[in-house]
Amino acid sequence: MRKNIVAGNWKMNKNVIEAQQLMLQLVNYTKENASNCEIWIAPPALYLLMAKDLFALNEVGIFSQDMSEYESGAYTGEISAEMLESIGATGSIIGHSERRQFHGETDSHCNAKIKLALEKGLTPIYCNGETLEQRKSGKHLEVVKNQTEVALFTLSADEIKKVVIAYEPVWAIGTGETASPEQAQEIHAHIRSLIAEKYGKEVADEISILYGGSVKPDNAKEIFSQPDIDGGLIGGAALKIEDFSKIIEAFNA
Ligand SMILES: O=C(CO)COP(=O)(O)O
Repeated sequence: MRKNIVAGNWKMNKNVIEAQQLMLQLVNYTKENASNCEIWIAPPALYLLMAKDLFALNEVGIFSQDMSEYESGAYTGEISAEMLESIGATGSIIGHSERRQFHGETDSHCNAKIKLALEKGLTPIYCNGETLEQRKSGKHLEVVKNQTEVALFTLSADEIKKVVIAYEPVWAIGTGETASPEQAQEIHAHIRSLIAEKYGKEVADEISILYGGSVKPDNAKEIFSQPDIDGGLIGGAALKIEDFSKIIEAFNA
């Protein structure tokens, strides 16, 4: 079901004490403040169990930053969908551009991961987005189309409805440079129309599409107010409760 979501991707930040501190700040924040969006966090995998404990009484979704495309067995360093299910995780980020850039992940890998996640009842946050060169050469719509088709279009209508998409232009991640609300809206509407063409408008309208890339307290409201933008996947600004909470509040009237 389409909903407004603010998700924090902590990436490879914070030692265990710092992670616990930020989680406790968010526990307190969510106890004291009602919000108009779902709040999700993706801490490093090492801290997922701690997150499950600390947020046991809060409605905060707990996500891994990646998961394996394999079911189980001799895959050193990997975390499976089944393991995530077994600790009660909500889902996993899949296909983040940093996984693509540094770990050779492709949309075919993403497709396999998304299917496994769905089989285990996990919510995949599927990330896509173009590089600066691709945007400069005017290929951004085509790149995102191709990514979306390869990663998602083998799914059934019922399956794709359970996927959350995060459009994250690579050139806007961690650079302080944000896509303008209009640039982001253009791609979000494009993704939704591709899904509508393939699965019908009703299905497309049920899917939450988040924007990621230098979302900050001072630009969140304008970005989230675009008709096809249903929230954000937040990197740097998710690491401080003051910033993350202000972004959550961008959904307040
Ligand atoms: O990659 C991101 C979230 O997954 C965005 O990171 P920044 O918000 O730090 O640009």
